[in-house]
Amino acid sequence: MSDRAPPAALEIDGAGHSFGRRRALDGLTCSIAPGSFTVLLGPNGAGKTTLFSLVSGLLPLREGRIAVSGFDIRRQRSQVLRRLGLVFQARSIEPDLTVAQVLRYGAALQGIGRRTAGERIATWLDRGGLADRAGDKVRTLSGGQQRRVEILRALLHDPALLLLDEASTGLDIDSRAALLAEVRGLCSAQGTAVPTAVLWATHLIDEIDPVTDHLLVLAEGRLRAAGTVAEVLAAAGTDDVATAYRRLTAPTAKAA
Ligand SMILES: Nc1ncnc2c1ncn2[C@@H]1O[C@H](COP(=O)(O)OP(=O)(O)OP(=O)(O)O)[C@@H](O)[C@H]1O
Repeated sequence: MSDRAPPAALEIDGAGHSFGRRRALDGLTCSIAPGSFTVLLGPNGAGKTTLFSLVSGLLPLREGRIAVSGFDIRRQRSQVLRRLGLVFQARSIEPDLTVAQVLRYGAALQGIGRRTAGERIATWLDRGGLADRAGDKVRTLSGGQQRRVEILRALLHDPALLLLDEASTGLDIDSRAALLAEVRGLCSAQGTAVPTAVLWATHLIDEIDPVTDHLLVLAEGRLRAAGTVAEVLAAAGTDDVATAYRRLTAPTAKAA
């Protein structure tokens, strides 16, 4: 039994969702390995946020199956939530709290005891380069630093899967690159039994690391390609990421 492969961090089988007559996600099947960094790439309206809302339970899953670390999101909701870290597009931290307060409340909501929380917060603040800002109010931080606080909060309970929806929105080009490098580094530095897999939703192709990342290319609610960057380029018949993105996300006749 012990040599059995660990379950996927995220397993999606035929997931779909409609808002009234609008089909937002259609027959999505894919899987994300533990500890991997996967870029969910797709233009506006592709269905990225809808997918995150289904995985996190903000929208009810009525079509298909989704499992996080082997736990079914419909039947094993609490096990799933314990293994999920979430950072949504809109800022979600109270500007008048201090960084330490934000993290302490986050830990409490995850049911982490005070002592363990204190240790983890100190470790993560250090890793996130924010140890000297612990006592500062969130409103005094830059946009990029506020985003890092949200990400650290989402990592406090060592989730198996961290979902980040357009986390770099509003950041300048250098801050975006720094944030991405940090998220990649923070997760690989964990040393936990189950390494955190990251699903990073974006419409920006320059956020892809062509060597290490996996890609899910989504358009009009459908998965258009999946795999390593090399595999996706091969599927698109080009060696240029921008060309591949344009080809793979081109509107179908129906939508054009
Ligand atoms: N609450 C809603 N009610 C109706 N339609 C919705 C709702 N939320 C999303 N949609 C539609 O579902 C489709 C997918 O939207 P979604 O927000 O998932 O895309 P996205 O890839 O996250 O886009 P963006 O990059 O612009 O955030 C779009 O056509 C959108 O208009």
